[in-house]
Amino acid sequence: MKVHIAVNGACGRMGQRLVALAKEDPDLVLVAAIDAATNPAQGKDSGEVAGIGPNGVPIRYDLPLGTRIDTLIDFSAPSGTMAVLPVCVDRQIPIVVATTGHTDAQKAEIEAAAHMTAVLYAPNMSLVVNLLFKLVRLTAEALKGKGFDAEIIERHHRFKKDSPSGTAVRFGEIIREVQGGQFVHGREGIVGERKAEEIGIHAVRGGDNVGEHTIVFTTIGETLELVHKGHNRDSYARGALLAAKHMANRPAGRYTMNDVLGL
Ligand SMILES: NC(=O)C1=CN([C@@H]2O[C@H](COP(=O)(O)OP(=O)(O)OC[C@H]3O[C@@H](n4cnc5c(N)ncnc54)[C@H](OP(=O)(O)O)[C@@H]3O)[C@@H](O)[C@H]2O)C=CC1
Ligand SMILES: O=C(O)C1=N[C@H](C(=O)O)C[C@H](O)C1
Repeated sequence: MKVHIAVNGACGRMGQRLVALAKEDPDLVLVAAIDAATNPAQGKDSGEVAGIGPNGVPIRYDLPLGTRIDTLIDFSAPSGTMAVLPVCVDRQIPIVVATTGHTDAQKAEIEAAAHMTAVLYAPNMSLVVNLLFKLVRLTAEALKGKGFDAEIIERHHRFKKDSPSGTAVRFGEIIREVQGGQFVHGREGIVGERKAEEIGIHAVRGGDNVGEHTIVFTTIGETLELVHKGHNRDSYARGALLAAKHMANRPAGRYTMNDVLGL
């Protein structure tokens, strides 16, 4: 049986790729394409918006009643996540939250929703970024207490609204979980010598970069860099569609991309 998906943020850069790739997938059917009430594409055909020709699914600002939705995929904005989350809870719709930039309070609400419906919340849907999360943990464990400084550099397109990226924050959290330490977001002025416990996070913005993350472990005499570079957005979109299939019909709970990808 096909998995019925809804996409929140359907007019955006990611939403459009989800609409396009879902159409190519024989196991998926797009049943709702949602975007902000203020988006000028409201009412237009979501396939037309995505540049793939009409698909018969109009852009709307709420979840249709009486339509079967097996999973909702959210690539919108923090306010977009918080708008659909209670509806998913009420209707027991599994939700894949790929949006980044939530406040701590919003993150807590998303985590709490997992007691009531199935929730997968991940800052990056790419297979190899999720593998890199593991490699960074391994590296942090191996280098713990051996005098290495950890710094994270992320690069994204000029249109990105949140900073640092959710993925960079996750890399930082992994290092902090293993080694302890404190995040330092950029440096300016007479900041003094670098403290051993600092985990530097640096955001570069410009052009059309779909996402690069470099995790630097450096000491006196040598440097190790672990790097991921996205070539286009489809690695994120394909991961999210895999996640949607994985989440359909799941009971309430907190799921991860490791579950989806078998990592
Ligand atoms: N987890 C992952 O693998 C990835 C996560 N992301 C994250 O996904 C999010 C979207 O990225 P991207 O597609 O580049 O961003 P875009 O700005 O291109 O798209 C976001 C879309 O969501 C819409 N939107 C804004 N507010 C709401 C709302 N309240 N309800 C519904 N829709 C809303 C926007 O409409 P409008 O333009 O009218 O405001 C826009 O159409 C970001 O948080 C980004 O960091 C991105 C790539 C990969
Ligand atoms: O906004 C983006 O483009 C991306 N956002 C995600 C993040 O903030 O980590 C994932 C990816 O880097 C692309």
